[in-house]
Amino acid sequence: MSDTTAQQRAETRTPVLTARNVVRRFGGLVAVNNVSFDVRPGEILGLIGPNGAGKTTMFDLLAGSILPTSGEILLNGVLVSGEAAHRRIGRGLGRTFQIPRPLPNLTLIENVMLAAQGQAGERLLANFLTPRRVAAEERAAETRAIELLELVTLARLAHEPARVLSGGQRKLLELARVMMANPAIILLDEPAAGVNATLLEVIIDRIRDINRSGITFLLIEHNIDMVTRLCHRVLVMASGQLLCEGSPDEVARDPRVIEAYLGGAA
Ligand SMILES: Nc1ncnc2c1ncn2[C@@H]1O[C@H](COP(=O)(O)OP(=O)(O)OP(=O)(O)O)[C@@H](O)[C@H]1O
Repeated sequence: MSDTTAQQRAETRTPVLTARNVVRRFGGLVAVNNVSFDVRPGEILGLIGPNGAGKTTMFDLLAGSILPTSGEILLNGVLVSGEAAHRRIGRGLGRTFQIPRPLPNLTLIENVMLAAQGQAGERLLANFLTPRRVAAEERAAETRAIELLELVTLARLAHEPARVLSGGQRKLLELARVMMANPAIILLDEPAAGVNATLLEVIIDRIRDINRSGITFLLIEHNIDMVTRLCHRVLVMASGQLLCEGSPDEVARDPRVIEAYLGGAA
């Protein structure tokens, strides 16, 4: 199938994530001001904009860390605006943070296994009632955690405590952790920030591989080179509003975007 056909098909399917007229106020400040967009199935969508544009607030709203003042958020066509973050994880929404904080004294594999969804072992009673099922599920979770550590090139450190990892390796671990819950969409908050050039290439390759396996991404990033290389489409926010959207080339040429960045830098 050609890229254009795939894109046309994605445009007609139910969006993975939708923001509809979303507003979020903090006292007198309107951090997100009437923002609407769709994230199409299978795409890598970038969210860029100068500092203070409202990008992180938008992520917090999509993930359910904060609730909108008004407007709607839909996950796979289901209204979730009033739902808590853990419920949205259960519906297939994964999120990474700008500064990942793994549990430093647990091993990498333990950190990844902790992110498994709906494991019977988490329910104390199940340990007594169905111990064999619990043991089988834990073995399956461990196998999956090892596969994911392999995917993010950290398998050789699987039994080391997470505190030994560099900032860039923590971002890779975070990607493995979020994958453990079988997400349909992953919100990535500045995956390139503070990462050295070599590891950045690994992160870009892994995101591409994971996307090709069918997982949709929404990505906040200040590294425009990464956005241009990875994203199929880009949204630009400025002063809480959606300024424009288009291909990476289109938004880079848009005078409104140049103006917003120059204004922000002034
Ligand atoms: N909890 C809060 N209370 C009050 N104001 C807030 C809060 N969170 C964010 N803001 C304000 O909302 C606006 C948008 O901030 P936000 O962090 O969403 O921007 P951003 O685009 O992610 O910026 P950056 O690229 O610097 O991370 C800013 O003016 C910020 O100071």
